[in-house]
Amino acid sequence: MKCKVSKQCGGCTYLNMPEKQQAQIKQEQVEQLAAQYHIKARIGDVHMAAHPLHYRNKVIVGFAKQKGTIVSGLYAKHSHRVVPYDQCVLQPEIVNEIIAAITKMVQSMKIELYNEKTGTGVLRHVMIRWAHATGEIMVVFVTGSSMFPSRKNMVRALTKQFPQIKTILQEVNGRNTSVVMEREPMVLYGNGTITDLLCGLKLRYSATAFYQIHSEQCEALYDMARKMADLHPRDTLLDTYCGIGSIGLTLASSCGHVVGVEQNARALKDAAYNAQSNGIENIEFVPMDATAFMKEAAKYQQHFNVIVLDPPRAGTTRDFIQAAVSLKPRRIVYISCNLETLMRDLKRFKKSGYETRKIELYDLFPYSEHVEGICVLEKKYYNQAASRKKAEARKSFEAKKIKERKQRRRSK
Ligand SMILES: C[S@@+](CC[C@H](N)C(=O)[O-])C[C@H]1O[C@@H](n2cnc3c(N)ncnc32)[C@H](O)[C@@H]1O
Repeated sequence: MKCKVSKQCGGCTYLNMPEKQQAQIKQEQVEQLAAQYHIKARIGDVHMAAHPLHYRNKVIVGFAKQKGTIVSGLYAKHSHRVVPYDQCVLQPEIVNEIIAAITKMVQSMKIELYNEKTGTGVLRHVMIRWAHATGEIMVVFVTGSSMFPSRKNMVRALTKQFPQIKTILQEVNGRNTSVVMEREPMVLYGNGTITDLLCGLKLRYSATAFYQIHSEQCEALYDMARKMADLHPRDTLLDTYCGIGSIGLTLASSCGHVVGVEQNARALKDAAYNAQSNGIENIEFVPMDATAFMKEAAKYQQHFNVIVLDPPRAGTTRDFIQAAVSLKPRRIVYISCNLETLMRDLKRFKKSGYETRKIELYDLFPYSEHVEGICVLEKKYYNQAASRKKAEARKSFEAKKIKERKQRRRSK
């Protein structure tokens, strides 16, 4: 595959490598990490993507003036140098088209670019999110101050040219930081959210809410989460670092009750909306730091049969692990996009009595060096056969009860 700037931009380190070889390298790296942290679990083959190109559903570009012309592109690795490009094979075609159109409009509307050194100017970045199944698109302009001349013209021109754009927002970020979005942006057009279809659910999300980057692969990952959680109808599931609630909402039909915990209030608002719009009633959400919640839960010995955690790249905390273990869940399912912190945490879980049984890898980031891991942990020496027998006995007992109730109703 050809890309003139792949070496400078660093977004697709493995661009010229066959997919099987990419998978092999990723798997070997995870195996090495596991050995380094003394994690002896079985590591499955990397689940490769059926569609490894044009998958990135979120893209952030910067702008620069080069030889008098406005250009846009990703930043070179570890720098704020914009590497301009026309087409990126990892981005959906429509996203490439919108970025090109915005870049032209910035030039023709004479929108000043933000200068990081002086803190003057207007436009810093543009973020585009694309809902894979519905085609809905969100555009966020990140500006140095609330002043955004030509804002109305930009919104009008963009929505006229691209009816797929359902919402446009402006985030004001005048701080000296590499974090693109810290606060909740203001809505310029639409309702500030877009909606996708995932695992048979309609999921709405806002600009700052997390959403997995490769939607098709995300469905496969959640399917594995369901298998690994192995929920029983009366179980209570704790979904920590839950974002817009996607994992808990997907698994809610397999258990009795779900509690989701998340610190981004805006994402939780989406989670509550998603529960309601999908008619899911056995789920509640708690706006809290995950560790603080776990400590409270441990203090009051709240009971959760299965705990899911899907923390950001930094992984979770020692306190989270200690509290989670003290609740004695039957299973813990850990999802992570950073295998280094995952292994570190698995080692800590192991020391606290929970062993990793199995690790599965999903290529959510084809042509990059990243891979997503999902694993299941159980109490050391936990007798799986005995537990399965117990679960089967309980299921048949429940089925017998339902049958008896039906018979009683019929005979009345
Ligand atoms: C990798 S995302 C996973 C989101 C969700 N599970 C999903 O699959 O879409 C991590 C989430 O953890 C949230 N988060 C980060 N730090 C947190 C903390 N200390 N307590 C609770 N949530 C946190 C982020 O806002 C983000 O939504």
